[in-house]
Amino acid sequence: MTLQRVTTIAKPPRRPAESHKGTFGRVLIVAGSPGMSGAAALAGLGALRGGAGLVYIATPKSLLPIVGAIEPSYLTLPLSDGDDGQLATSALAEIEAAMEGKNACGIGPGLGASPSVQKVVTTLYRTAKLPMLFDADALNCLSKEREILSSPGGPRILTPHPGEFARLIDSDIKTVQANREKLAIEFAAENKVVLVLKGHATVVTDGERVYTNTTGNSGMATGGTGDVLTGLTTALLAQQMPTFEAAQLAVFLHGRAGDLAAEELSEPGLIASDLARFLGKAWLSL
Ligand SMILES: NC(=O)C1=CN([C@@H]2O[C@H](COP(=O)(O)OP(=O)(O)OC[C@H]3O[C@@H](n4cnc5c(N)ncnc54)[C@H](O)[C@@H]3O)[C@@H](O)[C@H]2O)[C@@H](O)CC1
Ligand SMILES: Nc1ncnc2c1ncn2[C@@H]1O[C@H](COP(=O)(O)OP(=O)(O)O)[C@@H](O)[C@H]1O
Ligand SMILES: [Mg+2]
Repeated sequence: MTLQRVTTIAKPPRRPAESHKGTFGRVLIVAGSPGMSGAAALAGLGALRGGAGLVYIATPKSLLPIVGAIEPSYLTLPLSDGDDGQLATSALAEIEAAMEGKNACGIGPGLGASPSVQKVVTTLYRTAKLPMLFDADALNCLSKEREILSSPGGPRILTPHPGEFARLIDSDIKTVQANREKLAIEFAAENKVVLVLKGHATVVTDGERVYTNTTGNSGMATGGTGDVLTGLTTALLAQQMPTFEAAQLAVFLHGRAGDLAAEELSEPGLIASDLARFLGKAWLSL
């Protein structure tokens, strides 16, 4: 099969004048654990600024007041948690119920990787029909059960940074960075997923097409920027964009937001929540 190099950015979802919040998709974010409530909030902010009609953050119930207090524009759903504050196994059925009526789900930022989180994440990967994005701790869970990677239950986007990708393919960061495009394409083709290998010049591929991102800067090397990308990409999925196109547009917009933010705030002065705020200007720049 010949590899197609994509250089044009996918068309954003249409915004018809006669529309309402139901038009632009319902996003479910599953994220957070004690000490990482910010990851859930940043993903929620990314989804809101990605144009989603409604954003729901499902998070361990002890975190609900914290996550809810960060931003009033998203909704929160409590999930059963264990003594460690991470998801309990019973959260699986709660997430499955929450998926009803949603258009896409992003899972992973700040979730932790306890055995019960592992069970929840791997079951959803295999069985959920909804388009899903797996990031951060959800990827670490998948790394422990590599045999299921090639059996996704529905459309899937995986968004590892080089450290997470090295765990996924049982390699090391040096090898990953020396062979970014090749390893990303092989992984996507083998598992029939879209792989977003993050970092400078993020690679987006479905195994047949590959896009190398041109936006972004080292100001984005700060905690939480990937969580914003999780929300943004899931919002585009929820607006009916196909997986490759959603990932490509999200990566481009996310980097553009970083560039516009750095113009005003400097690279060192940029923090993850700025990315969400500058997504508005990034949309305007398309
Ligand atoms: N505010 C919050 O609550 C935040 C929570 N976070 C969560 O913290 C948990 C741990 O995630 P981390 O990603 O920090 O930890 P990891 O241990 O998975 O990865 C960090 C390491 O990966 C390597 N790496 C990452 N990007 C690289 C690149 N571009 N090139 C080369 N090496 C690279 C580096 O060795 C780096 O130290 C996750 O659940 C994550 O979602 C983070 O997202 C930060 C913000
Ligand atoms: N030097 C850089 N140039 C461009 N983009 C970068 C750079 N460093 C990080 N990024 C981007 O910032 C995001 C970091 O994501 P991630 O590593 O998951 O962070 P976190 O888990 O802290 O949210 C990715 O989208 C990545 O591509
Ligand atoms: Mg991350």
